Amino acid sequence: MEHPDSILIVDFGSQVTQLIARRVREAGVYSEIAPFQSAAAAFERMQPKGIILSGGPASVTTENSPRVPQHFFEAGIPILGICYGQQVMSAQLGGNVIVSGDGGEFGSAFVEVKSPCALFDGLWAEGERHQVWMSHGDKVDAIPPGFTPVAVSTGAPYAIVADEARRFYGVQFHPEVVHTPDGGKLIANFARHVCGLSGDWTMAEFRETKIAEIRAQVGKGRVICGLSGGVDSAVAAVLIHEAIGEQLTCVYVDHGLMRAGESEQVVSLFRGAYNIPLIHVNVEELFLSGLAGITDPELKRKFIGKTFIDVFDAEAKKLGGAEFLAQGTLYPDVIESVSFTGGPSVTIKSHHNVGGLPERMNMKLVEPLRELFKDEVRALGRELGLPEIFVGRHPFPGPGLAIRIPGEVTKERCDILRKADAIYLEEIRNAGLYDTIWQAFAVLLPVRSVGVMGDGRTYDNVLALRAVTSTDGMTAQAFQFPGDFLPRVATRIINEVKGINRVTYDYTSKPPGTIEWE
Ligand SMILES: Nc1ncnc2c1ncn2[C@@H]1O[C@H](COP(=O)(O)OP(=O)(O)OP(=O)(O)O)[C@@H](O)[C@H]1O
Ligand SMILES: O=c1[nH]c(=O)c2[nH+]cn([C@@H]3O[C@H](COP(=O)(O)O)[C@@H](O)[C@H]3O)c2[nH]1
Ligand SMILES: NC(=O)CC[C@H](N)C(=O)O
Ligand SMILES: [Mg+2]
Repeated sequence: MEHPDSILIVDFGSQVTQLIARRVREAGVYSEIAPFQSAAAAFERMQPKGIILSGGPASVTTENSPRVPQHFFEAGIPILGICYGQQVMSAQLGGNVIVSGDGGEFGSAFVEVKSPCALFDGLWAEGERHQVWMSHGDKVDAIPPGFTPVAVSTGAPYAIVADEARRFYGVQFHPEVVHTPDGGKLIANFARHVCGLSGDWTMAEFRETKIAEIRAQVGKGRVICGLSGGVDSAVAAVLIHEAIGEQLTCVYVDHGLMRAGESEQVVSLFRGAYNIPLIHVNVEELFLSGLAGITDPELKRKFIGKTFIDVFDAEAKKLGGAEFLAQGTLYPDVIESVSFTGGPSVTIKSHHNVGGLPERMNMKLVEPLRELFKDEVRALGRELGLPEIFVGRHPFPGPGLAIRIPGEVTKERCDILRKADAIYLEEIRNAGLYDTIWQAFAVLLPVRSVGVMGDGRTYDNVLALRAVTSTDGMTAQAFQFPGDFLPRVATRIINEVKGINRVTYDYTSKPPGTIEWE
């Protein structure tokens, strides 16, 4: 069943298109993203009550740059164009776009409200200045007939434009990012006030929609689900089980790159909580021998991604074949690996479950969480009644300790890191800090340093500790520990873990760093 009250988001390849969808979901409105190439078909199917045009890397001024299907402008429904979306709408409706002579605006800016507008009704008033976030090199220099400028910024005379009669709005800035403090409210105002939608869409409905989709995709087929003990795969498994029951078998892969005691804990926790068949495979030797000699982070990720699939294939065969592989893939895994829509976004790192997958796969993927962000998955997990011990767990990457050992991965180095990591996490739990930190872990550096212990010289490994706060893993800040915490942990690790004689703390935020070191 198509959703009666929906918004169609047309994707022009922005890195943050999914954030638009997220803001619309937060407003309690159902939305779908369609790449501009297939937007017309999505429109036909969805019969949306409003349209949002995303930003994108292209320039409207170049020949063959992406366009909106022209009939969208004759459908009589509200349209909000964001950045590229505003530019392309202006160009198609008789305005003009130029490359900014001054190179554009990037980062924080202020808009000044000139006249009232339904887009910010009840939110912003005339004469006020509001912070927004800009990222553009082009700008609209003539607005189409019917439009008026309702807010300006220093670099963009048409920071917000509106054609109230047709309910078309264009913003040069990005309301979907957190750096536009009122952005979420603007998008909610568009979805509810301008489009007239009720805002009663919930995670409970998301659950129902996904269950129907899973049933339609899988039919009577057999599914195996990679279960890691992390929240994403636990939520995916429980959701899929609700959809197809006994057609599902979970597979936990112990690749020898897990944390201390993790395998036993995950398997017993899951078996204790759910009556879903779970196979525990031990393939440490396969992974460690294959990783021998590999030092490049991308090569490690590709090897791990492919070997995971080999293991899933082998397990599927033992079960008499499976047509589908389910994974708890989330949106950040996707956007960092490749563009969601096949558009021109940049690869940051190949997450093992997306960019690290082999080119040819025997099984088709079932990934019901592919559009969500971590905190939304947690909300869905709570909706599904998952125990808090799964829902609240820090994320742990599929490639595990392999990407926390820059340089070559060996069993000996894994063992050293496992011990240090366990002490760090134990201290974090004892200090009552686990739930305020988004993710914490140790990294074993390929660096040795000189120390003095018991009057003797040591020449041993350096360990870096990392802890970050975040909401969705897309951006992160280093966690500020209380004064005596880090010295205490450093002392314990150096005293208790043979092979480490120096401990450092990583203060890098994301961006410019990433959370993991590789
Ligand atoms: N050891 C493993 N065994 C089986 N499947 C795995 C394993 N590690 C990762 N996966 C698969 O890869 C997917 C992506 O891993 P990822 O770490 O992003 O998610 P997660 O482990 O489910 O949750 P979290 O991000 O909280 O750790 C998982 O959802 C799961 O399907
Ligand atoms: O399952 C995964 N497979 C991967 O290949 C992978 N790489 C990074 N991560 C996790 O993703 C989040 C963002 O990490 P980065 O800032 O390092 O990209 C953090 O939570 C990382 O731990 C991965 N998870
Ligand atoms: N963020 C965007 O949508 C950018 C639009 C266009 N590429 C510009 O630079 O102006
Ligand atoms: Mg994980």
